[in-house]
Amino acid sequence: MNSRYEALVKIAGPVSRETFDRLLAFEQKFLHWSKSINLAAPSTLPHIWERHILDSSQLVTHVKHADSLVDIGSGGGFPGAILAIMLADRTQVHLVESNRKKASFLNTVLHELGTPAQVHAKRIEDSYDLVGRADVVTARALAPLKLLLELASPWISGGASAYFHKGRDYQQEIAESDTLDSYDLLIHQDLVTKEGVILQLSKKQQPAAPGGE
Ligand SMILES: C[S@@+](CC[C@H](N)C(=O)[O-])C[C@H]1O[C@@H](n2cnc3c(N)ncnc32)[C@H](O)[C@@H]1O
Repeated sequence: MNSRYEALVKIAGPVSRETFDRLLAFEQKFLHWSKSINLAAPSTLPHIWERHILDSSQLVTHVKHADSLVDIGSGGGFPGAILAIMLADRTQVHLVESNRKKASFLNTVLHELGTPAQVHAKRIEDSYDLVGRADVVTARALAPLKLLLELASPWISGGASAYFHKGRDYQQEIAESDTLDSYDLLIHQDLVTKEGVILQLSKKQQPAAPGGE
């Protein structure tokens, strides 16, 4: 075992050798495909493990009990493909990505790794019926919080908890989200960047009507 493995376990909890090997293989395939398609900002390519894979893996401790998870605007697979690899034997993972080349990368590479995720090469707005209900919805670097809540609304209204990676300006995004009153919000420190946060949101329960069952 090496320092990468130790860092992963520290962030995400117990990880099997097979899962670790799959994450290393994903990194290699990501770098290979990045020569021909734009999967991530070029400046981040030398730091994929920390900036993208480790950063995605920190959600595992929050979502490991979910039966179903949808990652929207998955891009090159963060956090969705990493969660699909790490939760392969317990969670049905859907990835929604409208860019056909990126969706093709995700589909091909996850298939090669034997990871049973469903990739939808669709706009999020056109994927609600395809995906169906989910226990968890995730998104990273997709949109400001106000728009994210609109995009994820069908899943959150159906009972999903949302986990959104946000940068250091998250408080401004919270202030600009005028529908936040109807959500319960928890703020977790981002264990990898230390500057950002993970916002956990779920729909507030309506109080039972007086005299109701
Ligand atoms: C900035 S990238 C972030 C990708 C990834 N989540 C990450 O953190 O590296 C945003 C991705 O969302 C996709 N996207 C944006 N709007 C979308 C929409 N309405 N439906 C589906 N995908 C969308 C884009 O094609 C792009 O790949």
